Amino acid sequence: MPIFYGTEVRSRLFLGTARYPSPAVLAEAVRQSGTDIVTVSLRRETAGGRSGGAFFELIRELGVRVLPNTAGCHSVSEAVLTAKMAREVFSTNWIKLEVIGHQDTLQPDVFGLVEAACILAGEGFEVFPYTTDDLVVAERLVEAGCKVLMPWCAPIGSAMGPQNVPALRAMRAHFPDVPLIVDAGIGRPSHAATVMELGYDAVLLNTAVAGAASPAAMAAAFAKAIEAGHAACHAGMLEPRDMAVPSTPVIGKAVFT
Ligand SMILES: CC(=O)[C@@H](O)[C@H](O)COP(=O)(O)O
Repeated sequence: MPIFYGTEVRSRLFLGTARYPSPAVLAEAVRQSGTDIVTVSLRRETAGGRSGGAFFELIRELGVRVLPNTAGCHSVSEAVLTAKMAREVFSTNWIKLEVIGHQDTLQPDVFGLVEAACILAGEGFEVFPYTTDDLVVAERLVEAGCKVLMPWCAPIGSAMGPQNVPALRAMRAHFPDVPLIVDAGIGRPSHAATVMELGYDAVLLNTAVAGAASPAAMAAAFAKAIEAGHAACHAGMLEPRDMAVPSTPVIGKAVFT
């Protein structure tokens, strides 16, 4: 199973906790997903409007590890301050670092991201940076101390699925030893299977489950797709080809009398 900052996890699915219709629905989705890591924002409104202590208590009851995030932060100082508060609240050095740079696309501000990652890594945080699929930015994040990378595959909440498969493939090839988690833009289990088939270590998603008609059933479907994609990646997939190849070879000709 994958190891992130020295911690081995049982599931390759990381689940977001925002936008669920109720705390009960969130709890059932977490259970059905089999995840052992949920990401939690200190700043966003949470399931069914439940907030503060009650929400955090629910998360604790689920027995999953919390990956706090800096969702909604638009500057380095805001992200760093939020990370420090999250460390106090959740007693963890883990932080999913988001520094949003564009209001419409929620595209990461990659310059601010590298700066904030540098500051936080220097203060002992174990940073999971939400980034684009840009290799140069990824290099800078690794130089800043990030031992995990979280490229998007499409804008947050868009459900568009992988928009640039060659870029995701290049990132996997360029960082063979860095755990890679696709974060954001996954809409369907087949999208998650696709990125796992590329050799990614895990997937983080929120909207596709929280916004489904049945979040618990969708969480279970994602869990299966992610495992299937991972298994396929290591089972030796065929390369597509232009010409037909008979799947039933024949020897000679049948004799009809
Ligand atoms: C939950 C989280 O931390 C975000 O990065 C984001 O919400 C995930 O993206 P999707 O909602 O598109 O799955």
